Amino acid sequence: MLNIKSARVITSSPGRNFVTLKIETEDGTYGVGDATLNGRELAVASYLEDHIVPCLLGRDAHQIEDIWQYLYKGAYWRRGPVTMSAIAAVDMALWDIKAKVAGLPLYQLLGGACRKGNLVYAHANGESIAETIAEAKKYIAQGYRAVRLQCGVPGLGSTYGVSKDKTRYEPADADLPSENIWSTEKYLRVVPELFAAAREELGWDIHLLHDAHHRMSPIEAARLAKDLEPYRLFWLEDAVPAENQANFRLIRQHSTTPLAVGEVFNSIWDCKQLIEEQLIDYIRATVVHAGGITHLRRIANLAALYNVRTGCHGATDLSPVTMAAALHFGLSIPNFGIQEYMHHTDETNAVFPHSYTFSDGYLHPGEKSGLGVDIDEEAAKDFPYQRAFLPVNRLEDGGMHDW
Ligand SMILES: O=C(O)C(=O)C[C@H](O)[C@H](O)CO
Ligand SMILES: [Mg+2]
Repeated sequence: MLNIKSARVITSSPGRNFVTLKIETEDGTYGVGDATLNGRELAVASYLEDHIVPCLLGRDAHQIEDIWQYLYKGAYWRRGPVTMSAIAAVDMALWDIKAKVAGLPLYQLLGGACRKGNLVYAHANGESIAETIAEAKKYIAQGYRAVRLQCGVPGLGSTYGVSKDKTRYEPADADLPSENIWSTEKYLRVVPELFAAAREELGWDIHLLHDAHHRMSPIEAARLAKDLEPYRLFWLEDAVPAENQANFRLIRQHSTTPLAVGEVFNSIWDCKQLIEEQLIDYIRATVVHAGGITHLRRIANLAALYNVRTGCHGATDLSPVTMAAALHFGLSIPNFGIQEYMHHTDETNAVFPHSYTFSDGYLHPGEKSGLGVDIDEEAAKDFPYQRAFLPVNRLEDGGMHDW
């Protein structure tokens, strides 16, 4: 029995907003968990502080599964990004504690390493096709084996995935949502040109990926997936909004381009049909938004039965705590596919010192016991929370569209 003595929520903004849970046990061991939900951070902070922390005190930190079930079933109101991110933070922190007590890096507790490291993909983007390809070349020169390509759409002022300042891409860019204008017709013209040029210039030894960010209808997505077939993408991500899982059937009927979806999913129920009907190739659900390691393992086990591999979300709005957890998880499962890797800012890295390292296209979680990531609470105090929203999208006629 290892009693939970305290649990605290730390909200900070070192380069961007993060919500972190720190759980301490009676013997002084502590664990950290990420609870960041981009643009809705304070809702999760309140869920934790007001509704979860009081129920944790005095419980046995070793009973990870039981605490997960208690928080999930016990709330009566199940699922949803706020609930599942809060439960995820508890779950991560408890796995961190268990592995620290065992004196092992977490991946050893999860079954040990299945591979030498986690294959990652980087983000290359530019206003033009030429600029995007030039960015991709920089990543390839650094050893990356997989690169996501996003380029500006001629005629649109801004495009998802394309950074304005050419350094970092942070979509939550204002204290009220920015309004972007979107045209699927314009987008559909440029993407096949981007990948045709990329294969010409980058060759075939590099994995190429693309994120459509849930903006197409099923038939538009089917057309794009078909148009992209000659360029052999690693995946086409978030082709359509996925609340209706059957949407993916139409794309599948028309194309062999591999499909990935799931960064906005928060439970196994969001992807059950997609997996069981083999409508996707990669599931992007991640530790923080899908109920922690305990629940993501359930999703990955189901996926393994149907040849679906993982491709965890790893944008910078997921803190280094989530990245560390995802790397331990990915190293230990048989059906790992790829891990998204966007670099955090120096401020973020200073507040969250971590042991994971990049080498030769792979990330490895390191050998420190636990998750191998910490929060420097003193440093975090210099970066108070700043309200920030994700943008919204309108069509050219003013109608609301998916962002
Ligand atoms: O990284 C990706 O694939 C994304 O789509 C990033 C998301 O827009 C971002 O995480 C939203 O908070
Ligand atoms: Mg995405």
